[in-house]
Order: sequence, then structure tokens, then C-alpha cells
Amino acid sequence: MRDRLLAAEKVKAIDWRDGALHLLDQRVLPFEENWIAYTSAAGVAEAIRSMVVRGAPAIGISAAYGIVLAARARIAEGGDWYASLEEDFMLLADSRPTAVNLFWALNRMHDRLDRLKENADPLAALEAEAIAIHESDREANLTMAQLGVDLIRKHQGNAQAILTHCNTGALATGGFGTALGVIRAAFIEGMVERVYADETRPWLQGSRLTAWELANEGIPVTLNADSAAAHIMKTKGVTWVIVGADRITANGDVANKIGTYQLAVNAMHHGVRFMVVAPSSTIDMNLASGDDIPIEERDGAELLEVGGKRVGADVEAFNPVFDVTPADLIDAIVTEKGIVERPDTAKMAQLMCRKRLH
Ligand SMILES: CSC[C@@H](O)[C@@H](O)C(=O)COP(=O)(O)O
Repeated sequence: MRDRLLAAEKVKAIDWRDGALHLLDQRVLPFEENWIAYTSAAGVAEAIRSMVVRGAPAIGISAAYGIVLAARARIAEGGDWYASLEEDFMLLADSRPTAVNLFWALNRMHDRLDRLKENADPLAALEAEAIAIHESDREANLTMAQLGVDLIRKHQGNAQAILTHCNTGALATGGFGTALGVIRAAFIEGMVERVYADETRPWLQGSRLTAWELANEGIPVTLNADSAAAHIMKTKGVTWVIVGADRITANGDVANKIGTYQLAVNAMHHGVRFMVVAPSSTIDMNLASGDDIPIEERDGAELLEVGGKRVGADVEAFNPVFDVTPADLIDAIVTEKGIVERPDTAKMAQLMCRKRLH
């Protein structure tokens, strides 16, 4: 299946070439395909904050390249570049709070820096580390896609209709996706009749990005308002809800795009299985439960305006952009290290002791 999956890798959002980080601007998709080149850590931090690049794994990969750009500038400045690079680590770490992949990637870059031998070429070592982070995410996507398909097969030969939320595809990762990677693979295996894509208010990752990615590949996709999800589960033969994650805690609680929690509650009510697909870089064993996850709140204007035009009354708006789904509403967490069914603290700890499967 691996070759067929690789052949399905068409879109990419992150390109490291000619000493610059090139990002496909997700703020203007699907209407414009505009690439922006970044040559500084400050530029990359702003790209993450403003969501030129988004999605937990893609944010981590971009931050890793941001450190390469920062190191190049600091070394050129001379002096104690190693100490001044700390400022760039802080800047990038401050760009968004919820997706732990950002901190995981920055820690990995920092560890690499700490392990530099005297006389080693620091820039070459950091660049190789960032590329390895990027490549390993791509590999993880492939492994998770295969595991997710096996899981669907195990429970139900056929996933007639799948419901998904936000965008978890090529635009959000270094490969072809986490949840959307499983959905793609299941489609290739002839197991998907239709994908229902929540529009994902207020930023519209579902209608602008997921629907675009799936339609480009000829995968039957129907867009729905987020509030239609329960009705769709009840009436359209949905067998699985499949979503990604921004942070998974030691007990298996999952932070993901706002609206995921209500999907899990509705899935349980309707007997629809609920699958979370995320690389192990999304798992934060330092946090005991989802109560400890910092939830990003963005500008209320994202709710009150559409395309820069005001659509809401002149009131205060509350705009948390993630929520936490408790572990006991989750049927399975699929990672590149393996699958955890009915997650709990013991099973998550066991998973994290395993080696990657590829
Ligand atoms: C593979 S992406 C998984 C999650 O990062 C995704 O579901 C999500 O919540 C993205 O949020 P975003 O605010 O668009 O960065």
C-alpha cells in the first residue's frame, strides 16, 4: 500500500530550498496558491502566529527550519551566537500555545545544538536535524495511514461514510496527513463512499482546505455546517469520525480544533466510532490530563467578521480555537508507534515505550 500512498502525495505546504523556508499561504487558499519565502526566525514565528502555516506537525516542522535560519543569522553576527539563539527559540515558542509539536520540535533542535561537537559545522548539523524532523513526519503519516486502515477493517469491513473536522491533510503535516491520511488510504482501498467535512468555524479549515484537498483527488466530499454533524451521524450512515490532534496528554485526553469534543459526545450517542490520528510528537507525557493543556484564544474578529466584513453584532466574542476531548470518549488513538484502543494512562505509557513501527 505504501507505494500507492506515496503516489497520492500531491500537495505540499512546506518547502525548504535555496536556504529559505517556502510556505504555501493557507490564509488565501483555495482561491490563491501563493508561496511566501521566509529567511528569518521572526518571519517564521509570524507565519505560524498568523496561520500562513498551521496544523500541529506543520507548525513544528516550520519552527525547526526557523531555528536553522536563526542560527545562520546569529553566526553571521558573530559573538556568542549560541547564547543569542535562545531569543529565537523563545520567539518561535511564543508563536502558538496549544500544539505541542511546536515545543517538541524546538526541544529536538535544542538537544541537537547541545550535542554539537567542537569543530562540527553547526549550521549543517541543525539543517540536517530539521530535515530529519520533516522526513520523519512524512514517514509517520504513511505508517499511521496503514494502521488506520487496518483498524477500520478490523471493526467494520467498510467505512461507508466518514466525518472529519478541521484540516489534517498535506497542508497540516510534512506528508499527506494524519486523519486525512487515513481517510485517503481508506479511499484508495475502496472503503470510503463519502467524506463529510465540517466547515470548521471560524477559520474554515474544513471548507477552504479539507474540501479542496479531497476534491483535488477525486474523493467524494460533502461540506457541512459544524452544527449539522449530529444530524449527519444520525441520518447518513457515518461509521467513523476521524480527527487529528494538537496535544494528547498522558491519560489519553486529546486537544484538537474547537468542535471536536462535541463530535465525540455525539459519536458516542449515535454508536459511531471515534478515531484520533496523530504522530507521537503530538503526545505530551508531561501533562497528566487535558485540564492542563493551554487553550489558545484568538481574536474575536475571527468570529465577528467574514472576509474582513462584519457579520456579527457589536458585542464581545469568545474565540477558543481548541477544546479537549476526554479519553473515555475515544475509541482509538492511532500513532506511528501503534494503536491505543480505549486509551488510558497505562496504555499511553506503554505506547510511548515502543519504538516507531517503520
Ligand atoms: C494534522 S493536524 C491536527 C491538528 O493540528 C488539526 O486538527 C488542528 O486542530 C489544526 O488547528 P489550526 O488552528 O488550523 O492549526
